Amino acid sequence: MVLCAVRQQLLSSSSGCAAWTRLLQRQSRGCVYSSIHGFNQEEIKEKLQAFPGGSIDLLKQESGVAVLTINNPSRMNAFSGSMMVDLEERVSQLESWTDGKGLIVQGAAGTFCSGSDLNAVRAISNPQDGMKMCMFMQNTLTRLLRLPLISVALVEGRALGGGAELLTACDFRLVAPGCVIQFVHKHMGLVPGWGGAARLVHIVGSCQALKLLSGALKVEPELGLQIGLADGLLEAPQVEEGAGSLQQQAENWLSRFTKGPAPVIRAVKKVVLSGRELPLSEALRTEKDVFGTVWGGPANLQALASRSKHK
Ligand SMILES: CCCC(=O)SCCNC(=O)CCNC(=O)[C@H](O)C(C)(C)COP(=O)(O)OP(=O)(O)OC[C@H]1O[C@@H](n2cnc3c(N)ncnc32)[C@H](O)[C@@H]1OP(=O)(O)O
Repeated sequence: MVLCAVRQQLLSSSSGCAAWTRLLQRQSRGCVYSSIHGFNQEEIKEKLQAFPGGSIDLLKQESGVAVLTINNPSRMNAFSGSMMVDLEERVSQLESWTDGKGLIVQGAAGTFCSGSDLNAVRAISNPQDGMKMCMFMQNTLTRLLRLPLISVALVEGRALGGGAELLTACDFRLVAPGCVIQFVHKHMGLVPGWGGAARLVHIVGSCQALKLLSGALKVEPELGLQIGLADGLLEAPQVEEGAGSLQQQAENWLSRFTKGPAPVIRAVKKVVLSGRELPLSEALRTEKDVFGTVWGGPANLQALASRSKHK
């Protein structure tokens, strides 16, 4: 059933019929947990809204690259309950952004994210509420990773606990000088619960993941690059905004992967996603279906007409 939902999500944005697309998107929402797992999204949203503070800001740019900003600087961009709800809503907006190609996830004011807001954590420390928050965040971060956009986390300052988990829900990670990624969960008497452990194993392998989690190791840029948690090192920014800023450097880095027509870039992400998540025969069938959406399409016909050479 879960695999079915993944496949439907992969295909949904290429369907010509808007109603069918909406239906598929609705089905795929919360594809890890739904009512059959005792998960009631509206109930948990209401509970989370009782812990306000900060925001998750989304800027969709004409270039097809959106910027998602974790914004709660007075708490080092910790996730309040209302920010968890905000994030789910921003992911929904990105799911229906059919012109999108890329996404940058960053923190406000020079740091990435210090994890869950510890005030909210203390208030919902009973197991039932903890489970609900965990399922809610797993659903949201799974949907974030499955967006048909090429996503990159721009990691500056600290990425702790849930903040470290968040950056594993992007396709790539770019690190700024001096940043620290740390799965501090062990020090909190916890393990990751937002899907960060499962994704970390996929990114760095089980040996390195075990070291990072059991040692609560501080990952600085050099170690991040060495173990494959980081995909690139940014230069110290000359200015806060504009040319030379970290965001501009991240956009430049991403541009080589998002260059080209949106349907082709989105199709690339879909076939990689299906290869990553589905059993081989299912992934092959999905690849065939996605191939069918670009074969004979405008970009394909234009390339054939221009008799392009790949020197
Ligand atoms: C499944 C999810 C698991 C989780 O995410 S559990 C949460 C894991 N995160 C943490 O434990 C982070 C705890 N915070 C820290 O270690 C330090 O604050 C940190 C981030 C290294 C920054 O240290 P400093 O630069 O010295 O700054 P500071 O401590 O004075 O912090 C500035 C203000 O931010 C607040 N803050 C930082 N992280 C927070 C958090 N996660 N929840 C709630 N508030 C948080 C901190 O309390 C301080 O506030 P205030 O100025 O004292 O009012």
